Formats: sequence, C-alpha cells, structure tokens
Amino acid sequence: MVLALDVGNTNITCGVFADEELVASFRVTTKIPRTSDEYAIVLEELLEKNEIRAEEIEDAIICSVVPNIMHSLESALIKYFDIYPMVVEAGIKTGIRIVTPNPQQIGADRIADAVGAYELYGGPVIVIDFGTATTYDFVDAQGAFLGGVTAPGLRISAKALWEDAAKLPEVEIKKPDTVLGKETIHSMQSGLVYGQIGQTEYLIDQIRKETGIADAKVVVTGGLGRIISEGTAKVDIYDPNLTLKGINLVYKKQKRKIKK
Ligand SMILES: Nc1ncnc2c1ncn2[C@@H]1O[C@H](COP(=O)(O)OP(=O)(O)O)[C@@H](O)[C@H]1O
Ligand SMILES: CC(C)(COP(=O)(O)O)[C@@H](O)C(=O)NCCC(=O)O
Ligand SMILES: [K+]
Repeated sequence: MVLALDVGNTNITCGVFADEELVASFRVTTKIPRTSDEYAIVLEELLEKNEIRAEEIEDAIICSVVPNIMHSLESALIKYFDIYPMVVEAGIKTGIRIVTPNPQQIGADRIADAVGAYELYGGPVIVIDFGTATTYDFVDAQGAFLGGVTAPGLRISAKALWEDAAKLPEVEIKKPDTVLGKETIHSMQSGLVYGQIGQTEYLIDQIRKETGIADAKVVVTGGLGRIISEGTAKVDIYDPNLTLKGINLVYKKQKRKIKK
C-alpha cells in the first residue's frame, strides 16, 4: 500500500491507497510543530486505528505547500518506515502541462487537484479547493493548466472578522436559512457562506467567459467545499478526496516512468 500525504496550511490529510482504491484516510493538524519522532508516532497510531500495520506501507508520496515541516515529515518516513518518500515538485511527471511563465510557483496541491480533476472527471475543468485559501484553477481539454485564482479561505475571512472587529464573536461556519440576518451571528454566517457562494458562482462564470469554454465542468474539493457545493447548482462534482487521489495518480505515473 502507498501512503499519500497532502500537507496543507491547516491540515495534513493522509490517505492509504491499495492501487487505485483509497482504503483509509485521516487528518493531522499542520500548525503544531512536531519532530520526526513525533510524526512517526502519530502516523503509526492512526494507521493502526485504521487497521493498517506500518509494515504494510510500501511507499509514500508527499505533496506539500508548507516547506518548513518537510524535513521532520520526510525524516519520520525514512527513520521509522524505511521509506524515502517521493515528493510532488517541479520536474515530476504529472500528465498536466503547465502553461504559465513560472510553473514552479504553483502550489503542489493545486497541481494534484488539477491532475485528479482532469484524470478522473476530464477537461475542460474548473477545479476549486476550499482549504486555508480558496483556489480556482482551470485545466483545458488537452490537460493544459492555464491559470488560477487565489482568494481568502472561509476560515481566514471568518477569523479576520472576529479578530479585527471588537463586537463580532467567533462563529461556526454554517449556512443560515436566509441571506438577511436579524442577529449578529446570523448576518456573519450569511456574509461568510453566501458571500463565498456568490464569489464562486461569479468566478465560475468569469473563467468560462474568459476562456470561451462555456461548458467547463466544475469539480470541488477541500474541507469547506461541501457547504459551498450544497449551496449552488454550478458545482458538478464534490469530491472530498480529490487532492489525495491526484497525489496517488502522480505517484503511479512517476513509478511507471522509473520502471521504463
Ligand atoms: N471534513 C471536514 N469537514 C468540515 N470542515 C473541515 C473538514 N476538514 C477540514 N475542515 C475545515 O476546512 C478548513 C480547511 O481545511 P483543509 O481543506 O484541510 O485545508 P488545507 O488543505 O489548507 O490544510 C479548516 O478550517 C478545517 O477546519
Ligand atoms: C494557494 C495555497 C496557499 C493554498 O494552500 P492551502 O489552502 O491548501 O493550504 C498554496 O497552494 C500555495 O502556497 N501556493 C503557492 C502559490 C501559488 O499557488 O500561486
Ligand atoms: K488543500
């Protein structure tokens, strides 16, 4: 089995794949600083809870947008699992052609999302990831990554409200029944969720207009993607495991390349 690690700014999402099938997944907080020894304990314990023994993990691949935790995480895999993990980075074979002046700038998670969306659902596709940041990326029918949009994530926006405005409290991110609120919490939740839905619909329309591809499919992922997907008819597919699946696809392509 292969361990796929998606290191985001909020969570490290871990997936265990038996070939194409995701057999287990779990999440670990990114923000907590951990040593390689601590990572090993957390990973081993969570694998065990999912009835997977460490010895069953034959290989690993990491996709990270948080450079400063890479050393500890890689060391944990080397030291305790005897695995030198593959890393999703510039130069790796992905099947996606990046048509931007500086391809190495693009977050590895966006590449994994693009690979997952294109391979599993087909292009032209707009892939949206509601993570710490909200990212919108466009991949055409031939698998070319043409560009993207980066916006503040739902939690970032929410935190900005209650941290910067004295009278605004911390609120749960959920969709109220009506747009207009008669109380502080309701109106904040409305601004956050309906605001994000409106942004999403607007950007989908604009991307379709700008590219001239009116029928581009919309695929959504990310921790907060479900609540937005449920609020708009413009989302075709919500796949909470898209990034992990994309990472696993990259792993398989790279393995094939090494074998040749
Ligand atoms: N399964 C889930 N259900 C609801 N919210 C989630 C879930 N997973 C993550 N979240 C929330 O979504 C936000 C983004 O998480 P995530 O997609 O893991 O971001 P990142 O990839 O940037 O680490 C976080 O605020 C987190 O609390
Ligand atoms: C845009 C991101 C911060 C999103 O990260 P996430 O929300 O998944 O933690 C990440 O993909 C990143 O740091 N990208 C590098 C810059 C770019 O993609 O243009
Ligand atoms: K992400």
